[in-house]
Amino acid sequence: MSAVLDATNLYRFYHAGGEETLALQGVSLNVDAGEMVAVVGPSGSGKSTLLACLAGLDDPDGGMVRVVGQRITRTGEPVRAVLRSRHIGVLLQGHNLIDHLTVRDNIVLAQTIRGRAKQPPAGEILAQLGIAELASAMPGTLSGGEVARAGLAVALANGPELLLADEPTGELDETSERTVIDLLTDLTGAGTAVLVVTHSDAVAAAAGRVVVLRDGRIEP
Ligand SMILES: Nc1ncnc2c1ncn2[C@@H]1O[C@H](COP(=O)(O)OP(=O)(O)OP(=O)(O)O)[C@@H](O)[C@H]1O
Repeated sequence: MSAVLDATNLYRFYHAGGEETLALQGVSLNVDAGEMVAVVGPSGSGKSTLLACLAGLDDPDGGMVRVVGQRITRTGEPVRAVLRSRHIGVLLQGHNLIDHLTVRDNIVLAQTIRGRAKQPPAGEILAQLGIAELASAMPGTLSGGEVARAGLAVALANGPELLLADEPTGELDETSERTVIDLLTDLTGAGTAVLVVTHSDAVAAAAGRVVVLRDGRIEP
């Protein structure tokens, strides 16, 4: 079985103010269907840069990323956008909800933009995340834990094979964090490949594999 996410020898350099930062220096990693991988490491070690390259939101200077067997690097934005919309759910830091739409309409909008033929009904996604009763709620009225789950619902709107999440429990209390961890575990149980960037020991403990990034390299 081929990996859902297959990244090989990624390099990313930033040039700013006459200085060069080597944000990624030869990073390779795979995530299989039904596997949860946690990426941990100190601030500035390259975690967000890595996630952006894996999601096709950024193009690395070297190396290759394949998602469901298709190359997402060096393809041009239209191809990357199609791969993202059909196969990847992305949950970035902060939350990915539009404030003036209800939770349900946020999901429906994400589905409309992504245009994948077979998408789970919004109500089904909300029920799966245990927030069916929040369908008509406005994001501004939700608690931190509810926002995290609603954000996850939007990331999962297209029924992706791969979920990439940056600090999904960043600002949550212990109870809400546990809820999100259980959701991620359920997703992997259903066959989704999950890669999560985290500073949380609890999230890392729930992952099948933990990858430590330091100065843009994976620690052996
Ligand atoms: N747009 C950019 N321009 C210049 N340097 C950047 C840019 N983005 C990131 N960097 C640098 O690249 C390195 C890796 O940054 P990155 O944000 O990927 O780290 P991180 O591990 O996600 O950090 P944190 O845990 O604080 O979010 C850092 O040295 C950072 O300063």
